[in-house]
Amino acid sequence: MSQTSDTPRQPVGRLRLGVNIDHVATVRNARGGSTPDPVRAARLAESAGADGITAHLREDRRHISDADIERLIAAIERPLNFEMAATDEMQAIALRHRPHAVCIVPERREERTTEGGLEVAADENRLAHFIGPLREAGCRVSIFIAADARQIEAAHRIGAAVIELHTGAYCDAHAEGRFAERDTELERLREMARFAHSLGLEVHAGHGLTFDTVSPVAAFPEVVELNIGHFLVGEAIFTGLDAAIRRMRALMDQSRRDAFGEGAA
Ligand SMILES: CC(=O)[C@@H](O)[C@H](O)COP(=O)(O)O
Ligand SMILES: NCC(=O)COP(=O)(O)O
Repeated sequence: MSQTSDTPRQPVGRLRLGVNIDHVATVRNARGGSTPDPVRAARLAESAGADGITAHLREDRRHISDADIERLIAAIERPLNFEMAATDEMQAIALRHRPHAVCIVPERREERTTEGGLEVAADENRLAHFIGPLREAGCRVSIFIAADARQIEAAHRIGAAVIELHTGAYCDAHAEGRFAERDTELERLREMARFAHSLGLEVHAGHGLTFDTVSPVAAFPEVVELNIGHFLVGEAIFTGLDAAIRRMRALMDQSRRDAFGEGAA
């Protein structure tokens, strides 16, 4: 049953933190060899308070490798959120491993990072067929998407359980001091989180989040999970990964408590 914006809210719960360990593999791959090991980072993230591990197996294998995915599945105790492009090759890999969650992301070979959300509205039929087997295999299918009502409606129509809102534009505007734009982006994220929730979608968010940008997003009542990686791995150079994750976790919990009271963290 789809909900309307007048539907009474459930009590707001603790926000889950998914730690993305791709960027550990980026450092490893810069030299070749086996260190630093993203699987070791994933185990450490779990002990520092991560509720799940996110890994993006890019088609060009620029960071995470097929072997990393095999090792992660064997080693981690928390759910794996497997990010991948909507290709036959990736679908076969996901169906072999059956991770807890599969997040479908757009990929462009020449991009430096995931620049935008998936174009769902223009590719609805193909994507509906594409995610069918993943759903049947028991994976929770998430769509990495811009804060755009048209794309959210399309994600809902194709049968996704979850959307993850791309927070990159908000974070970039903050980092570059474009504060009016940042606030506009934040407002867009807030409205679209509310809209997606009203359709019955589970709402996640991530990309580019930092200690400075996480709190307002953590205070959206509809958002139940944040996926964060690049900043944490960078911060780990200065303070260690354990401390970086614990601080991020504490900021998320504090934001939730400030907005909704003690029970929300
Ligand atoms: C989809 C997403 O936001 C993450 O997977 C992130 O993109 C990983 O980092 P790269 O973009 O550097 O692959
Ligand atoms: N899906 C977003 C993600 O996993 C983390 O993105 P980032 O913090 O590495 O930019």
